[in-house]
Amino acid sequence: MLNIVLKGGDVLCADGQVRQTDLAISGSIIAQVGNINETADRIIDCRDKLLIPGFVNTHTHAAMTLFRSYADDMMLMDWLQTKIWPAEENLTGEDVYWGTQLAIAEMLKSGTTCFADMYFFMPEVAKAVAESGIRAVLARGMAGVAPTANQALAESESFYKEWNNGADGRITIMLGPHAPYTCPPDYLKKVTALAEKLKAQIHIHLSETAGEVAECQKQYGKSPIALMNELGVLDHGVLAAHCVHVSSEDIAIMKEKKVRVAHNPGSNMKLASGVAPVPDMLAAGICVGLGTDGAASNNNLDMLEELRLTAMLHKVHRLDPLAIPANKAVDMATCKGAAALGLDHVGKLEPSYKADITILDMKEPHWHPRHDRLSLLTYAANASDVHTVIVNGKVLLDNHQLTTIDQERLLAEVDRRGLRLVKN
Ligand SMILES: N[C@@H](CCSC[C@H]1O[C@@H](n2cnc3c(=O)[nH]cnc32)[C@H](O)[C@@H]1O)C(=O)O
Ligand SMILES: [Zn+2]
Repeated sequence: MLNIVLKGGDVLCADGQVRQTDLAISGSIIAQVGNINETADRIIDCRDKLLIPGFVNTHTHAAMTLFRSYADDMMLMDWLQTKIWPAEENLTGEDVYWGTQLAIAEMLKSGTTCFADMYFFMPEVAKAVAESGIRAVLARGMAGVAPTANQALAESESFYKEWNNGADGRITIMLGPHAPYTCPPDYLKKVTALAEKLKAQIHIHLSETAGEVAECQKQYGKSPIALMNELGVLDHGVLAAHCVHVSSEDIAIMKEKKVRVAHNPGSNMKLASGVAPVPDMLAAGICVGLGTDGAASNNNLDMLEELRLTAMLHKVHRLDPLAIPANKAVDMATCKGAAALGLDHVGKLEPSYKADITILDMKEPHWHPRHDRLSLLTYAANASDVHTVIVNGKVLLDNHQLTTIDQERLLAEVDRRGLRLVKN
């Protein structure tokens, strides 16, 4: 017998068209899309609702929710060096667990079913992912210039061995060298050797600011992308966050090495990093997904916002309203995001794909009239429209209520911990 049938919703199908039809879930998998008469353990009435593949947040630092609104309106380096890194010194494993649960609660409530995280105390992050039921690609952030450099390598290896393919296959582990400016070449060589040994992929911040690129040129005579290529980092399947300041030569290297990009328009705008040449990267055939970055530089984890910013920012930047149309932006927020994380059978509402599904209520005034549902999703929807969220075949948000997280307890914990962290 089928586990769940989603009845009569408007379904964003794998060919990019929206059709009114049914969708059946068996175990963790989408069993059927089409007219379904079979009975099931649970039937959910989806009339007046839009079913899309769950959003994939390709770059965040989940537990940084604890620093939301602590340090705003600063330059990246100043923000990291004077505010964020000192406050992160005070973090405990338990703080990271609760901060990650806060992030997961917020992501589920805004329709995200999978996220890529780079942080520390990662076994605590994995525990939060395992308990909550969400899907995630996790990396222990490593900074070669920090006193923790060697410990971070050892932790990455044990984390990979313990958690890769863990929690019913919902967790994938990558290696997370933080950035070229915190990881010198000899350290990156150690990281690539470990990637080779484990057959693990790499999640890294690249070419986020003009200052980073200029400093790299001065020190090594090449761009961060060219330097990573020379060091062999790009040979291991790379998820590169930001790529704001990339040249056409960089884009050619990225294309050749199949680098996947996490585009974070909200963070790039707030930290005034710049505008990534996303239309050029897409035209070159590079896989670009969307991300929120950490909540301290955004300041929320709402992928509907990143979707809208992506569709708007490149239009105004190029003075071209055709730059990134709504349907392309939706594809980046879902299917391309899953591909950017190297996930197989995630990101499409199609039989044999993972049942990771976001269901939005279309009853509010801003969903009427309905000329084009993907346009409504991109330009008019908001997180409070997210009604039900399913990950790996399990209902994690049921009629706006979290089923695996006690929200009241969670908010009490994070308020207490957040305030303690920034006390000197
Ligand atoms: N320093 C840590 C590992 C770094 S984890 C990832 C780091 O990325 C930092 N981070 C957050 N947002 C950004 C960003 O936009 N650019 C660069 N770094 C960021 C974040 O504060 C965190 O310190 C250790 O060795 O223990
Ligand atoms: Zn980041």
